[in-house]
Amino acid sequence: MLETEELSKAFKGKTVVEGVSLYLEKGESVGLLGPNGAGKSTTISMISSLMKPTSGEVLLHGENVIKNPGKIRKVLGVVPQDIALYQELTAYENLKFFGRIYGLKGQMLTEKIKEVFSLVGLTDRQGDILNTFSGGMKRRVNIAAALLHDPEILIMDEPTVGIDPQSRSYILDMIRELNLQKGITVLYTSHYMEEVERLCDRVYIMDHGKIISSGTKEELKSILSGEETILMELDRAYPEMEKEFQQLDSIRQVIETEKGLKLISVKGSRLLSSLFQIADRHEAQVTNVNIQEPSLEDVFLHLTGRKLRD
Ligand SMILES: Nc1ncnc2c1ncn2[C@@H]1O[C@H](COP(=O)(O)OP(=O)(O)OP(=O)(O)O)[C@@H](O)[C@H]1O
Repeated sequence: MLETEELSKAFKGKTVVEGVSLYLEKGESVGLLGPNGAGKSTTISMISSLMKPTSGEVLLHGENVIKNPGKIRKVLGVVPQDIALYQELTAYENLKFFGRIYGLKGQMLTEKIKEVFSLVGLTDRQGDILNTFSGGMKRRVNIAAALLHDPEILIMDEPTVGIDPQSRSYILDMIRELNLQKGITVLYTSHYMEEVERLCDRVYIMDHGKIISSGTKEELKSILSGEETILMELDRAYPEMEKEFQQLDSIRQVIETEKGLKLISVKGSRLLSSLFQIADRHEAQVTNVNIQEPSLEDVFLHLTGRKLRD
């Protein structure tokens, strides 16, 4: 229903989005995953007609909407990264304001506000002044505002950044419900791969302004189907041991983590006994070992040689 063709954006001659082609089918939940600065916000600003592309097209049901943004604004609900609400007004007054911008009024507006507050779980708090809300609750009001005009597609720009884990979980469940129960198509940008794994059916991985890979989660993970991830927890860092691990043929990558090491290795290579022998030699205290299937984070690491976040 919505697609972009070779979308690009340059600021003062510097290209920050280059040749981005993506599509959304009705009812899908699609993730746009990439590190800070990858170009996700710029891409969705162009899709939602808030920014003009340098080149490329945005098509809604096959029709170019760059010159006719009214059409796309009608079907899109956009939740920006920054909270765009009036702090001195109540949550209800905020939604009334946004509803009027969408052309809603009277009974229709009252009913819509009631419905969206219930969807975001804030019915009890709608009469409270916004600056008494937590960051997570403000985010939920922001999402409610984007839902007022019954959008077919909800585009969200990292809606869980900077909020507490409980609100984050609430928001993720809520978005999944909007997608599955209400059939709203979702485009969700994030640099948290766990969120995208939990929420999205299909994923575009973006880095340095370009889509570097795309597919269903399973398709992306199959890039690493011949590999597995070994998580080795240690009591402290052992740089010499790490170097030795790196030299093993069946080890593709060694990454330091908070608790120890993450080793990407060839699947089924009887590696563990060698690892333990090396650890013994370095008198390293291995406190836990865990073998995992690859995650989207590992796919990103494999494609770029870098972690999604520092
Ligand atoms: N108005 C602008 N003028 C100049 N450069 C810009 C502008 N907007 C964005 N950029 C640059 O474009 C690049 C992509 O930024 P963008 O915000 O799209 O990335 P992002 O993937 O959404 O990252 P984040 O998660 O940090 O928002 C960055 O290097 C940013 O500095």
